[in-house]
This record gives sequence, structure tokens and C-alpha cells, in this order.
Amino acid sequence: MKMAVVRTLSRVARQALRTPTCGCQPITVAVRNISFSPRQVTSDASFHSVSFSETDHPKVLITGGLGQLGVGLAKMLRKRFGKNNVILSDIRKPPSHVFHNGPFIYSDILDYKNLREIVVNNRITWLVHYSALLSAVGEANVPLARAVNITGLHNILDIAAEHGLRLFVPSTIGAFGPTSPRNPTPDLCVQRPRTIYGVSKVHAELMGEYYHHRYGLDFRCLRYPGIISADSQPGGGTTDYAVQIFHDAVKTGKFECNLKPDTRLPMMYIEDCLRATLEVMEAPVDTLSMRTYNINAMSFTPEELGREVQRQLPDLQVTYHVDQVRQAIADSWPMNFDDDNARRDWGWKHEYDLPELVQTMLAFIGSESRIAHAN
Ligand SMILES: NC(=O)C1=CN([C@@H]2O[C@H](COP(=O)(O)OP(=O)(O)OC[C@H]3O[C@@H](n4cnc5c(N)ncnc54)[C@H](O)[C@@H]3O)[C@@H](O)[C@H]2O)C=CC1
Ligand SMILES: CC(=O)[C@H](N)C(=O)O
Repeated sequence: MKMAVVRTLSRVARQALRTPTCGCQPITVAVRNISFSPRQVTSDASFHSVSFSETDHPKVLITGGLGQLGVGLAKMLRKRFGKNNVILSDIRKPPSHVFHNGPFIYSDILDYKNLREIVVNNRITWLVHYSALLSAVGEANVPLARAVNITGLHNILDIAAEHGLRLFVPSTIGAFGPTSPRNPTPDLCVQRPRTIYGVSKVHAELMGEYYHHRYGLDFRCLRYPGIISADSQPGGGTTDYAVQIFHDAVKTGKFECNLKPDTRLPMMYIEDCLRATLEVMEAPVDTLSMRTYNINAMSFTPEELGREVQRQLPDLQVTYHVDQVRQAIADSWPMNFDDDNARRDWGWKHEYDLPELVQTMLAFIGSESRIAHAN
């Protein structure tokens, strides 16, 4: 009796593997090659895949483009691919310098139809998905973080798969947790983050890789360290202190840090981060042995950063008033990031270490503040 049941189950399983009953296509067939959408399958579906020859310029859409990273990325991509080939989008109103520097469009990633209309009407071929709630603001509003970072990502994945887009989704050092090896953290290890931000980013990594294997989606993902930029403000993360210190050092000569002096985290200057993003997007498929890579540049504590800033501005006073939420998050994140695979596979190489970072940031913010005083 038992053997008969086992035989029947094995037969059913073999059949199920041969002929999917879910209406899905066999695993080996890429979604764009057979005009099949994981979201919308109709009996008379007539989707066509976008033909994108490698010699053409891509047509890029950046979601969440008004945050810390999007405007800088658009500027770099527009230099390379032409102003009108890169569209910034967000749910916020763009400042006038952004609005007048190239195409901007309203797009809420939770509105699937609107997203699809933008992709179709503008013949988008690359999608850079920057919309997200970061670690600290995510903990302050978990339902919204879950909606934007998880439901929004589902919309992006389906649209990218349906229209044969090359999709970049950034992940983060925050995709690791207290049980991950922290010094250094390799690409593949335990990932049990304790924030909704981290959980949503692990979900994004896994879903993107799943869509790649299941539907042939050209998904590419880099885990960014904390990003430091002079002309854009961070959006509510744990690593924000490393941007604020430069503004306060120049403007007031005093900085109150919300992390403990010995909290070590991986960091990167924005120029390196944006260049890495373009490089991985342009990397030939056969160089990518993985679809999610760590990238790194440097690693420091608030105390070490303060000392380096004081080499240029010796009067800077640094004090500490620890934010318990951010400290708990930082204590669960990598201290150092192992990015050997990115360096080996597609030639990743950072240009800014701590001294160059500090010089560049102070030069930029100092000259802005001198211009502001002169006006
Ligand atoms: N800045 C950093 O240090 C790091 C950033 N990343 C990732 O890079 C990406 C970009 O980061 P940032 O520019 O720093 O983020 P940010 O927080 O500065 O900007 C995110 C943008 O998403 C937009 N947004 C929110 N809800 C939206 C919705 N429903 N539809 C469309 N847009 C929406 C916001 O208006 C905002 O402009 C994020 O995915 C983030 O997780 C990863 C690691 C480090
Ligand atoms: C490292 C990140 O992902 C971000 N800057 C944050 O601190 O939340």
C-alpha cells in the first residue's frame, strides 16, 4: 500500500515537472523570448520584447531619482548616453535645477499601470530602481517601508520581465545581520537582518535572482556600503552621520555624532558608487558569475573620520549623543566588506580612500559655502 502511494506520487511529480499545470512556462524558457508576463498572461497575449542592440544607447528610467543618489547617476548616464535617454522619476516635486537639466516624470512605483505606461511610451530598456525607505526611516514606518520596498519591487520586477529590461536594484550592507560574519562580510553567507530595510533588500536580491533563473530577467545588483556625497542629502539611514559631519564642520565647527566613536562601517564616495553601477550594468553577461555583488572602498569609525577631518579643520569639535535605534542597527551590520568577486569578475576598483574622500568633500562644501556667503 505504502509503495503504491510512493509510486503514484513519483509519477505525479514527474508529470508535473514535464507539463507545468500553473500556466507558467518551463523554467528554461526566458520570459522575454516568449512574450510572457509573469503578471499578466492572457490567452491572446501579444507582448513584444524590446529589441536592444548593444550598439544602441540604452533608454534609462531611474525610479526614486530625487534621493541622495539618483540625480548624480542621471548626470553621469546623460553624459554617456545623451540627455534625453535618461529619465528621472520620483513622487516628489523636482527642484528647478533638476527639472531643467533633463527629462523628469512623476512615477509612483506602487502604481503598476502608470509604471508600465512610462516604460512603454518611452521605450525604456534599462531600469535603475532607486526608490526605497532606508534603514532608520524604515524602522519608523514599517508598513510604508514594506509597501515601497517589497510591493513596489514586485511591480518593478514584473514590468522589467514583461518588457525585457535590464534591471539594476541596489542592495546594501544592511542586508546582513548580527549572525553574519562581520569582519569581513563575504558575498555568500548567513543573511538574517533585523530591520525591515534589510529584510526587504534580501527579498529583492533573492527575487531578482529568481526572476533571472526562472524568466531570464537581466537582473544586476550591487550591495552598496554607506554612500557619502557633498551635493545631495541622505534620506534617513544609519550611515548619514558620515555626510553630516562635513556640513557641520564647515558651517559651525561642531558636530554631534549619533553613533558611538568606535562604530566601524564600510563606506564609499558617491562617484565610486555611481561608476560601479554603470560598470556592472555594462559588464558583458559572461563576466558575471553572480547577480548580486558586494562592493567596497573603505571602512572607518566616527572617531577615525573625525580625526581625518580635523587634519584639515583642526578646530572641529566632535561630541557624541547616541541614537539607540541607529546604534543597534550599526552594531548588526558588517564592519568590513569583502568585494573580491566584483574585483575579479568585472574589474571593480575604487578610487577614493579616506584622505581623498575628506579632501574632496571639504573642498566641495567649502566652496559652496563661500559662494553662499558672497551672495
Ligand atoms: N545612500 C546610501 O548610503 C545607500 C543607498 N542604497 C540604496 O540605493 C537606493 C537609492 O538610495 P538613496 O538615493 O540614498 O535613497 P533616498 O532615501 O535618498 O531616496 C529614495 C527616493 O525614493 C523615493 N520614493 C519613496 N517612495 C516612493 C514611491 N512610492 N514611488 C517612487 N519613489 C518613491 C523618495 O521620494 C526618494 O526620493 C535605495 O534603494 C537604497 O536602498 C543602498 C546602500 C547605501
Ligand atoms: C547603508 C545604507 O543602506 C543606508 N545608507 C542606510 O544607512 O540605511
